[in-house]
Amino acid sequence: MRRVGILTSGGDAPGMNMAVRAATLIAAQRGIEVVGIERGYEGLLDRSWRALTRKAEGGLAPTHEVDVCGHLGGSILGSARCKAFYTAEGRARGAEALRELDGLVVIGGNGSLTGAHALATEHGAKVVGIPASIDNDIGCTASAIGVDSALNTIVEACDRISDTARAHRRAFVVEVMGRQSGYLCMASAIAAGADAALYREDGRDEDAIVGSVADLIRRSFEADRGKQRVLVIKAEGVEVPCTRLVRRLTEVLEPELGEVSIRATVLGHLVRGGNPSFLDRMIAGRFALAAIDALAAGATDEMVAWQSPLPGGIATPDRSVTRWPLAAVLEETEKLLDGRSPVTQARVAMMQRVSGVLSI
Ligand SMILES: Nc1ncnc2c1ncn2[C@@H]1O[C@H](COP(=O)(O)OP(=O)(O)OP(=O)(O)O)[C@@H](O)[C@H]1O
Ligand SMILES: O=P(O)(O)OC[C@H]1O[C@](O)(CO)[C@@H](O)[C@@H]1O
Repeated sequence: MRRVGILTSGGDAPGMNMAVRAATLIAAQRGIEVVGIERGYEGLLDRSWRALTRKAEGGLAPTHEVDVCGHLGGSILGSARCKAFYTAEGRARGAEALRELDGLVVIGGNGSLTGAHALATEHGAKVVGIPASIDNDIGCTASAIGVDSALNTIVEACDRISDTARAHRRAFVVEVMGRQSGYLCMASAIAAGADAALYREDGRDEDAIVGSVADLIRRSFEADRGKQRVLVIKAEGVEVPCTRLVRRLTEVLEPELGEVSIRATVLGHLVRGGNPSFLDRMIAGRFALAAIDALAAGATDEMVAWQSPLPGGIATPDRSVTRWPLAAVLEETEKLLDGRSPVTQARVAMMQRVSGVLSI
C-alpha cells in the first residue's frame, strides 16, 4: 500500500481530528503517504485533497497541520453532506478518483458509512470506516467518536442551567441533538440528575408527554416538596418542539398553580463543538490503528468498532476493537433505530428501571 486517502463526512464530531492525526502518523511510520480529502465526499468528487504527510529524513512524517490538530474539535479536513453521492453517477465519479489511491478511510456517521459500503460493493473500492457521530446511532459499536465529548458538554450545560433554575424555582426543558436516536438524552439525563427524559424510542405521543410532564412539575413544586428545580431532557427525535411543549405545559399548570415558570433551552450545535474528551481521543487513536492495519491487510467494506455490544466481529490485537463487515453494521443500525436491536431494547429497559427516579 503506497498511498491512502482519509475523509471526514456527515456532522462533525469531536475526536475526528484525533483519528486523522493518528491514522496519518501510523501510515507515515510505515512509509504510506496520506492525502486528506476535503469536505467529505464532496472533495472526493472534485479531487480536492492535500498531502497530510511530507518527506522527512529517513521516510515520511505528518505535516505540521496534522501534528498539532489532535486536540481540536471540528475537522481540519472539513465535513459535508454531499448530495451527489446519493446518486450512482456521483459514486462512480468518486470511485474513479479513488483509482489514484490504494485505500480510503471514511470517518463519519451511518450515512457516511452507507456511502463507503456502496463504494466497496459497487466499485470494488478498498474502504474501511471509522464510526464518528455524536448521535451514537451506529450499529455494532458501543460508542462512536464524539459521543463522550458531546455528553460531557450536555452535562456541563445542564449543571449550569440547574444553577439558574434553582435560583428561580423553575422548570427547564432542555433539548439535545441525536436525530432519531435518544441515546444522548437518556445518558445525559442520568448523569445530569434530571427529573425526566423524553426520547422517541419511548413511543409516547404529544398529549401523553404534556400530561406526564405537567404531573411531574405539579408534584415537584407542591409546597411541601422543597424542590427547587425540575429538569427535563428532551431528545431532538421527539417531534414536539420545545417552545410548544413549554406553552402547553404553562396553559395546563397556570390555572392550578398560579404563576409557574417554565423555560426551554435548545442546546443544538453547541454540543458538537469543543475539544474532544480523553475517552474520544483514546478511542479515535485505537480506531485509527485498527483501520490502517485493516487496509494494509487487504480488508475492505468494513468498520472498526469499540467494545461491540454484539457477539462476533473480527478480532484485532486490541481487545476493545473489532472489525465488522459494513453490511452487518448497516443492518444493525437499522434495527437500532427501529427498536428491533437488543441494544435499543436494553437502553429503554434501563431507563424504565430508573423510572421511579426519572419520574416519567
Ligand atoms: N444511502 C447513501 N448512499 C450513498 N451515500 C450516502 C448515503 N447516505 C449518506 N451518504 C453520504 O454520506 C454523507 C453523510 O451522511 P449523513 O448526512 O447521513 O451523515 P452521517 O454520516 O450519518 O453523520 P451524522 O450522524 O453526523 O449525521 C451524505 O451527505 C452522503 O454524501
Ligand atoms: O448540522 P446539521 O446538518 O444541521 O445536522 C444536525 C444533525 O446532525 C447531528 O448533529 C449529527 O448527526 C444530529 O444530532 C443533528 O440532527
